[in-house]
Amino acid sequence: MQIIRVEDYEDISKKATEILLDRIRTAEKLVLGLATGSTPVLTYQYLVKDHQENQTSYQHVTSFNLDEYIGLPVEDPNSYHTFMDHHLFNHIDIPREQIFLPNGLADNQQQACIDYEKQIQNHGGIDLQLLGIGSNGHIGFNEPGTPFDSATHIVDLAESTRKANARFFDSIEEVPKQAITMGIGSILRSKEILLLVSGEKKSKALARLLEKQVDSQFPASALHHHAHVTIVADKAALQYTNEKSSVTQ
Ligand SMILES: O=P(O)(O)OC[C@H]1O[C@](O)(CO)[C@@H](O)[C@@H]1O
Repeated sequence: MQIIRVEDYEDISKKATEILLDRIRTAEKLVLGLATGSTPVLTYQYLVKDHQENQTSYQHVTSFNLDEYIGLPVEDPNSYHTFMDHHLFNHIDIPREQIFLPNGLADNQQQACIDYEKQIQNHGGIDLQLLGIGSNGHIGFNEPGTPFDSATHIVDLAESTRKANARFFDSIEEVPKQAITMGIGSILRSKEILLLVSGEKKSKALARLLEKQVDSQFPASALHHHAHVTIVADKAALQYTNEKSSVTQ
């Protein structure tokens, strides 16, 4: 696990953009795993800016998002479909048919999970997975207790997650109670993982992750089973961490 320590959120986003652009520009074909939440928003803005200024192309990129709420129409302002269109897809040249998000509106949700997993595999798996982390250690919507070998599945959202995400909705009652998410096993099958961690509110989760105790009650600790994980974190997020030796400045 490589840890890149930077000053603040802006620097996290610049570093993440640099890593993503390196892969996007050098690969002939690339499968990206993408995340929602607040953390990657500025990274997406920088990717859009780069596309406008340097015409970096996404014609050869396929993307799979980590998760989607169950029951929200695709066009709902809080659906992750809308989030991704708004922050990234509407502003770059990725072909629409190469964009995949879990289907939170399927009649047969179990089948939708199986289909999503198959689609990822049919595209040769994810080359680079972008991740954020929840305060309780969730990755994607994989809440504490999720088996590390889980594939795409339906999840009952933890109250703490619903509360944290209520900031995007008018009230907590409007936050869906379920979501469809890539599993921890799906995430671990990615060839490379890039985890972005910013701010004081993630500092305890990051400190716990860096204790290196693998525990299914702390989903992000599964990342210790992966050989190629890069964490980009700012000073505020790293405040409880004494791992100066493994930190790249
Ligand atoms: O970046 P944020 O908004 O702190 O969210 C962290 C994580 O929480 C989720 O948004 C789910 O609640 C993940 O998709 C994300 O990686």
